[in-house]
Amino acid sequence: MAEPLLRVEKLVRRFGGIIATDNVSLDVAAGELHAIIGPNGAGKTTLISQLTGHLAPNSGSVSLGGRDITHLPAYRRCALGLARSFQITSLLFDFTAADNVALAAQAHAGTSFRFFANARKEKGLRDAAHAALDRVGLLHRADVVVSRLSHGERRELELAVALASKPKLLLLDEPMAGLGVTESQRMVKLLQELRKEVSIVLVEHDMPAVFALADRITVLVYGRVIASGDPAAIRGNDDVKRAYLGDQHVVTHHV
Ligand SMILES: Nc1ncnc2c1ncn2[C@@H]1O[C@H](COP(=O)(O)OP(=O)(O)OP(=O)(O)O)[C@@H](O)[C@H]1O
Repeated sequence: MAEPLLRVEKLVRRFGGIIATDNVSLDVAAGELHAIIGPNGAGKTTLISQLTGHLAPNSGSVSLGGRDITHLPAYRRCALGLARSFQITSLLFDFTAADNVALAAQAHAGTSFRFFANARKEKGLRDAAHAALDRVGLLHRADVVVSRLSHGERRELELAVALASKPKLLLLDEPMAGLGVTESQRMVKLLQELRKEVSIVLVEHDMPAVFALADRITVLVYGRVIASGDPAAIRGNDDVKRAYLGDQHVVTHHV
């Protein structure tokens, strides 16, 4: 079998008496969209933070493309092709959409020690920013300052910022959070396009979106993997129904 793009083995992370990640193992194949679901406090964000390198595990390992990255800092993982969609709070509100992406492209190109004013002028960075904005459908808003963008547009901009580092694997932590019905449908369509080019780990509470998008779903409860499989298997899994999905209306109205 081909080497998975991401392999997580027996990962453990404790906070005092709480085991937020309890012996978690999972694989993400190249080209896969792998969703991680679970109730509040199940340990999804803690897991993502250990994948990005923002949080160290107590034990276990993470490898990317066969390389052990467990002890690499976040910036080295980013250089190897791992990107997390930044939260809206990390966007620079007084800068334009294009400036925000150019800054991320500049950081990835390793020129972050130069003045940002150069990123605006440098054709290579501007072109890279425009290409990333185009991929998320925001090119027409390139010159609008972030404070004037809608919430949905800011979410799309976060994706463009993440794409600026040309990732192999994109980690998305609740991209639908706070979006209205129309905006989340747009986000699902956008992710359906992006997944053709980049592997994705998606943490999301919007079950219709998850079931419309995922190739595989891993279910966490109290830090533990209780099930992992394709959407049909997860929908039919009694443990998952009991622990999480319950009688949530799991339909696929996103098409
Ligand atoms: N920095 C921290 N210090 C102490 N406890 C923490 C810390 N971060 C997370 N926890 C605890 O670890 C557990 C998992 O939290 P985590 O935020 O990873 O869950 P989650 O599945 O992402 O939840 P949600 O769906 O609400 O975002 C929770 O019990 C939480 O209170």
